[in-house]
Amino acid sequence: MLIPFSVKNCFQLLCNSKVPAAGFKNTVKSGLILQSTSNDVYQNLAIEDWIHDHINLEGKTILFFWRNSPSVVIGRHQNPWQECNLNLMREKGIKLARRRSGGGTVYHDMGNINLTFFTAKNKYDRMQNLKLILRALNAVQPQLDVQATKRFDLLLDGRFKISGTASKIGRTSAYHHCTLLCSTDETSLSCLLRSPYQGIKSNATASIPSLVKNLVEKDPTLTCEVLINAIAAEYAAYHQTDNHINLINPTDETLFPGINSKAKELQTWEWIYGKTPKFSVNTYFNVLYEQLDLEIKVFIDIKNGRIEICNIEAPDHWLPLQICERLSSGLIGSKFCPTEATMLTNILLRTCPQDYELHSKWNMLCEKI
Ligand SMILES: Nc1ncnc2c1ncn2[C@@H]1O[C@H](COP(=O)(O)OP(=O)(O)OP(=O)(O)O)[C@@H](O)[C@H]1O
Repeated sequence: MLIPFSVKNCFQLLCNSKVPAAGFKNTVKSGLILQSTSNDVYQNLAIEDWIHDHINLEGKTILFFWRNSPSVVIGRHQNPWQECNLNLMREKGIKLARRRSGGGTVYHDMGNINLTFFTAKNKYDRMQNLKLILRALNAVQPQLDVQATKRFDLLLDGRFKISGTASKIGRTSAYHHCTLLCSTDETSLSCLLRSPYQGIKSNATASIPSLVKNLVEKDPTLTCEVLINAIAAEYAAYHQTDNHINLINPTDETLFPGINSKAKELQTWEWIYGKTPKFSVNTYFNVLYEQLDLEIKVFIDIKNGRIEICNIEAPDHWLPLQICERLSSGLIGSKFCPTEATMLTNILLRTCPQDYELHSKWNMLCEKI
């Protein structure tokens, strides 16, 4: 259901107030500036979905600022096993999210600002949004050398990426969201966006890694707050609107009916892993057994995140063919997910409960696939 966008309605709807603040009503012409009070990536992505699905943006625009606790955000058509280090993320408690827009994988933390420009579909203009950010950066620090590229990235000093872009275009409305690196943990960014997996073959969108730099490295006064205020001021000037940043709580069902179920859906295994385009893993590894170097080959096809075909090839005296086949067929239909290794081990425990040597071989296999 599209809710008509009006100042009063929007203020009530988005800003948790029955009475528009004095002045707000008269000054807002087309734009509204929002900022999330949450640092939860799923809740913030749910706000994007909610606004996109419910607000009629004909002749109106919204700018939404949000920041997340450490998270890796993959594009709609990407493969998480190929894009990031899932084990390291699990170890460090870093969330993985799949957004609804296309494009590559980015790292978010509290030093990264996310901006979402919502417009009617016919007003969707990514370069205009990036130019607005450039004007804001220029206003706070005229010495910065930042350019927008044809891929809609922002580059600092001609080679360091400080912003990446992605977008979603719907039937009547659209949004363009972009990141802005202010003081992100660059070590985490580069370690987490490196997959340890080898032998993955897929048609999923592959990210384009770049050299990155934080704006704070150029000027220590460029904090997230300073940048958000500068962009809000530039947005307000461009849209001749109030530069007030309205804080919104993305768990508030009275403002956003149905929002919590949207956030829940974004956290499901089916969405994050299950939406991965079909892929295959062809891998091999060597084991030293009775002073012989043995080669073990594993072929797996994965569809909707689940194992569809599995083939383990190992020398018969290390893992007899019969067992290889039993283990392979036990895997069919299982989620291809490292945390599922325990589940796979359970299959083995059920199949051959007494064979401890086999268990250790199996654990080794689980670690490799
Ligand atoms: N928060 C971030 N802001 C800017 N760049 C980032 C960020 N996190 C990671 N990067 C860099 O951007 C690369 C991914 O860029 P890529 O172009 O594939 O995706 P994108 O910028 O999200 O979207 P698009 O593909 O639509 O441009 C990462 O490998 C990394 O080098």
